Amino acid sequence: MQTTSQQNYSLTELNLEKNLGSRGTENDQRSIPIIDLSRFNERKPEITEQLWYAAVEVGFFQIKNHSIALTDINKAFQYSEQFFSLPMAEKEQYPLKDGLNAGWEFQAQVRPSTGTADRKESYQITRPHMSGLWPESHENSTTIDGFQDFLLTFEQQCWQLGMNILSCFADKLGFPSDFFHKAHTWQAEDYQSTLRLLHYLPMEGKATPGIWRAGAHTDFDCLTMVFQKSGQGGLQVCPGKDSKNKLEWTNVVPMDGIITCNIGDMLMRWSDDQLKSTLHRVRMPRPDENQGSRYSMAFFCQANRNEVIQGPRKKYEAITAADYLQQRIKANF
Ligand SMILES: O=C(O)CCC(=O)C(=O)O
Ligand SMILES: [Fe+2]
Repeated sequence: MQTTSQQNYSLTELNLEKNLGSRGTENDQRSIPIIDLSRFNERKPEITEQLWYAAVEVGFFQIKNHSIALTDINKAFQYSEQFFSLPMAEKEQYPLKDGLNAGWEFQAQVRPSTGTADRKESYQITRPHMSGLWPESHENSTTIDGFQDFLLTFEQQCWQLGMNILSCFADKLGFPSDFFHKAHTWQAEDYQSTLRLLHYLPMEGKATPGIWRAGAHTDFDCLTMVFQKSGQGGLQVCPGKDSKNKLEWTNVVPMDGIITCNIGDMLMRWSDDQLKSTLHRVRMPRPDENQGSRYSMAFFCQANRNEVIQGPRKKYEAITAADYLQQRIKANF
């Protein structure tokens, strides 16, 4: 596997990440806005203003009273724990497919910012590429009852919520309201939005410098929604505006039912940089914190492969979503 110094990244977003390492200080005075999405259709103009302000001025935001029930989030976490507790030999039957965000990986993601593998395993669901990857699908393997059906329903709930948020950004960018919805069409064969279940490994002894649960990065996609569990923190964000001058990381304390959202590089490009993708990372627990496993889930709204990404002001050359993502995945695995 290549490390940072051997690679020559062609996209400017990657050059930003490449030199980050683990630099910066912590700033817990900064608050991350929590936006209330209740009565979404009725309150859409007000919600749109709040989302735009949070995305442009702060770079990260959280949402509450969204459409996904806490019981569903908890059930998805239960399935995730069941999957990751399968024996290694079984999980190896579901390997990450080359160049696609589908399947299981174990400590395979090397971030350009650190050059070391994240201390985690993940299982990614990208619907069109799941053949052979569901735990039910092999003879002699452990069946996890209801895993596939439930997680596919959960995936669709996440997608719907993501599309609602993106429709607010479309309005502000001067695109038709359903612009991003069409670009992420759920039924299409070239769909590539991803639900990712994450398991960060328990601590073994003291933290090693340079090793992260997830090294600093921005996401590749348009919009990411992260689910954390109470008592299993570690996510830190460095809002886009700040990162230009100084790196100041703020802990995102997990709260049940609250989803943390960030803009990814794809939407930054699609908005001609009006919306900033935000640096984030997952740190190792401190000695006084829970030393056990950390589970989280992320839904990545990634435009369908054949969509052409170009902002209203044409600041960057047009690129298909497939080509764009390919360059980013190559740099990370
Ligand atoms: O686990 C988390 O809290 C964040 C995960 C993340 O940033 C990612 O998978 O891109
Ligand atoms: Fe991320």
